[in-house]
Amino acid sequence: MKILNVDQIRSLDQSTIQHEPIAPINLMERAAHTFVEWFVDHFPDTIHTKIFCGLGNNGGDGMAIARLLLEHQYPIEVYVVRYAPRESDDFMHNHRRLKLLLDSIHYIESTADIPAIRHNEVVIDAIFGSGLSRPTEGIVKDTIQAINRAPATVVSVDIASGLYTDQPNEPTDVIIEPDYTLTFQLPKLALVLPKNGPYVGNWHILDIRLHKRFIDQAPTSYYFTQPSEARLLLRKRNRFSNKGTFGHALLLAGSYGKIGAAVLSAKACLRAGVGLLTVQVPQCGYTILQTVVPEAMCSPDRHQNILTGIAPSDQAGHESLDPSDFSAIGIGPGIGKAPETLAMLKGLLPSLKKPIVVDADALNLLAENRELLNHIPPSSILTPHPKEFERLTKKWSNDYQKLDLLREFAKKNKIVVVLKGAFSAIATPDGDIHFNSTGNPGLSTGGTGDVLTGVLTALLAQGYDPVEAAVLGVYAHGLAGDQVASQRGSIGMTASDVIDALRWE
Ligand SMILES: NC(=O)C1=CN([C@@H]2O[C@H](COP(=O)(O)OP(=O)(O)OC[C@H]3O[C@@H](n4cnc5c(N)ncnc54)[C@H](OP(=O)(O)O)[C@@H]3O)[C@@H](O)[C@H]2O)[C@H](O)CC1
Ligand SMILES: [K+]
Repeated sequence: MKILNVDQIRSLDQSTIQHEPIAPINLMERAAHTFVEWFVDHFPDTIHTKIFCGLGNNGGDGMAIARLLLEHQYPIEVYVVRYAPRESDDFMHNHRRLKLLLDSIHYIESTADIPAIRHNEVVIDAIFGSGLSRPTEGIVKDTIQAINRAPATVVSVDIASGLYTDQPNEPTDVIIEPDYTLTFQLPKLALVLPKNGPYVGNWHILDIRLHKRFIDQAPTSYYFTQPSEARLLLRKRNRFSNKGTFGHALLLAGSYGKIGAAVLSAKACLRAGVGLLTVQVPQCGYTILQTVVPEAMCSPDRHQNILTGIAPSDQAGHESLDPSDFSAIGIGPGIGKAPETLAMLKGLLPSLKKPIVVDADALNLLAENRELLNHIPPSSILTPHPKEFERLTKKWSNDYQKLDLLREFAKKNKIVVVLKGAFSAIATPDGDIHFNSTGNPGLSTGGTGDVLTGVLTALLAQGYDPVEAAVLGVYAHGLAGDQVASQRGSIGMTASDVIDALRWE
């Protein structure tokens, strides 16, 4: 699903009005209806609801919502924040209609007009939507602060009032802090950025049937992965397949005290459908791996405690591993940053031809030896969390700058970068960014990154295109986390739970 910018959303509105065709006021009515449908599903019709409206079309939505909630017999109060002398046409229209039904509409011109808001009430925030053009000030700011101080549940229409749709806010900006945001038709960039968490709450998309062809043709570099899109990426399996069909992956993982990382990656790799798996671990991990992941072959490093090279020691009596024998390689979980491990990376990278997965300490080694980035095979997948990404690039001052850095880094190095976090951002070598839609805070626990590395390595090994592997793998990993959260809650979720919950259907 595309994420469009404010100008495109405005044009989309116009295009819908022209091509459907539909009168603007009816489009507003449709938006209000979809909002109310959601609202009725979530709040009983006994709940006291205060609707705060601005004077533009977001306020117009609020007026229409108020009328529809009245029809559903909700006890409502409507407050218009009079911050300017002008109102939009559609606001005025809905204002007139509401006045015919409601004895009194309240107007907020000074702080004395701001009502007390109780905990067992719901506030609908329809002050500003995508038309926000400057920071909130004066009576709007006072009203927003009062709403934020109140213990009520807050639902924002389209976007929280005061939050820009696609540009950074200043830290001093006063913005509604909603529990829910119900946004129309398409996700907005502001809704997926970590710093905006307090100004977004749980957000949902309301389909108001805007002009589909316009959306299909609109250029964008931002996407939000919908369940149906992820499912389409999943390849069907041929009944006449054998384990060779699904590739042979190699994982280079683990060091003394961190063999668990190798185990988690290996198990996840198998659960993500790889045909064959070899794991190279330091010798201290050999027995562990052979015991707890019997499905994997284990190649012991010549070193007892760290990884030093892809060929195992002759004394161990194993054949040398040839990187070109593997359909995909994943490097990094738990490997540490020993000089010998760095030397292994330096020796290995230039010899690789196929895309690999690079995670954890392998990323930190890259950050400390940036010339190695030149040897990462094109279309490889790097999976940094924000701190690792900062080490690879530089500090950013806001989430929008971070996205620019991410895009540039992926393009310059011709790689796929999965920036992990809520709504993980996947940057492609072409400069697109796909935001993931699954996952929850329970995934912020040790080992889930190792699981992701295993999953991505398995998908590469099965021949998935690297961008598709990243989008699908990150989606499935988050979905597994959501599955665990729905069964046993997100607190106490472990990486092993996530592996068990991986599903490919
Ligand atoms: N696109 C859709 O899918 C639909 C959207 N709808 C709703 O419409 C709003 C957008 O409405 P719009 O009238 O464009 O903008 P707002 O209601 O957000 O803002 C109204 C005007 O307020 C002025 N403004 C902006 N920032 C401030 C501020 N900080 N202080 C005071 N005034 C401000 C601004 O006018 P200026 O000329 O002064 O810049 C705004 O125009 C969208 O979010 C949806 O809720 C439709 O109802 C359905 C389809
Ligand atoms: K709003």
